[in-house]
Amino acid sequence: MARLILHNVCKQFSEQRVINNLNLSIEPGSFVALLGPSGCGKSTILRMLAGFEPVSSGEIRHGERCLSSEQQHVPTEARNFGMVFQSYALWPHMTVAENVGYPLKIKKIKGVEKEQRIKDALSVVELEDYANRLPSQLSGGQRQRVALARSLVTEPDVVLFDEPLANLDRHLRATMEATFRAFHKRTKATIVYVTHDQSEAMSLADHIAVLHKGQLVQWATPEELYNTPKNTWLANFIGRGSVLKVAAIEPLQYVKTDTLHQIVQMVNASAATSSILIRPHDIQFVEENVDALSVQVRTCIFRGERYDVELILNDGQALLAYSEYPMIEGSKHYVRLIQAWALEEDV
Ligand SMILES: Nc1ncnc2c1ncn2[C@@H]1O[C@H](COP(=O)(O)OP(=O)(O)OP(=O)(O)O)[C@@H](O)[C@H]1O
Repeated sequence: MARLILHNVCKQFSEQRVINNLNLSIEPGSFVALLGPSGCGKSTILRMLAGFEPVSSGEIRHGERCLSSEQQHVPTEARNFGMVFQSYALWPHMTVAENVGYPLKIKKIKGVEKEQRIKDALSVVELEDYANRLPSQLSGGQRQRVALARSLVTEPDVVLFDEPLANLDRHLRATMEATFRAFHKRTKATIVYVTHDQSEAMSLADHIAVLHKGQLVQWATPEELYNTPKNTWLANFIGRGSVLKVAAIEPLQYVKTDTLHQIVQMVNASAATSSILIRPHDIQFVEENVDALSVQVRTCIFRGERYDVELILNDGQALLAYSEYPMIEGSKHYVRLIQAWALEEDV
């Protein structure tokens, strides 16, 4: 199995540059998510990997093999990549088995081998008993599983997913996430998965590329992204928490309680040149004491397992905290901040 490499990849549509100098090195067998808001360029990257779009400059390599550059373009059918789209793209007049076997027909794989591969692929997605049904006789989740089975029947090294859960309801999405996890474990294929849903990316991928306006903002594990986001845009995009303006502080470091309280309290408009991220679970409610920060409750919302409490600091900035108990709006309290992460400013 080979590494998938994007080296200085740029993509331009007439005057508009939509991907800017993208560099990624994707380990064989890893599950990678391309995550970002609508229009950031995720699908364009996937389409270039699939071979539907040439690169404008730079290079895409699979191991030693150049798939795409200004001089060269290996067509889609010669890449042996599996693909799963949001719309399933099944043939309505073909049975499940015929749909799954379609890529084998193109590759001229016939007879017993064809039958065995279809059977194996259907067994991975637990649809062996549905082989003779038509797509119209299946639920949305089952159709997506047929599309999954079809993507792996040719035993590809790489499978590309373009928002495959976008058309499914919330309950089915959770079930399908489990199917994708099992699929990845069983096939050991490299997966590149496009989504704008951060919780989907965080729960499935072992590495995430976060994109914003065609630019790679951070390439990291889900834990790294959550704990140490690079800049204020990313901190607002990933997970829940509060980005506070504070006095100047060196970015990309943790700030612990004593220093943290100092810089939060020192704020005045001219000194506030840096930003920090405080996650709700790093805020503790405490008894009044000289080291604590005083806050006022602005809102308190019941969320089932806890309450979301919006607190206001003395300088008027808002802080999201969690509480096991309801808190009265307008009431005054004291908090201890355990830690914060210092952010780079957006460019
Ligand atoms: N064929 C094309 N011609 C011109 N512009 C295009 C073309 N395809 C995409 N774009 C532009 O490239 C940018 C990135 O589009 P892309 O579809 O890759 O974004 P995305 O992150 O996948 O968005 P979404 O989540 O909404 O699907 C957008 O500004 C889009 O308008």
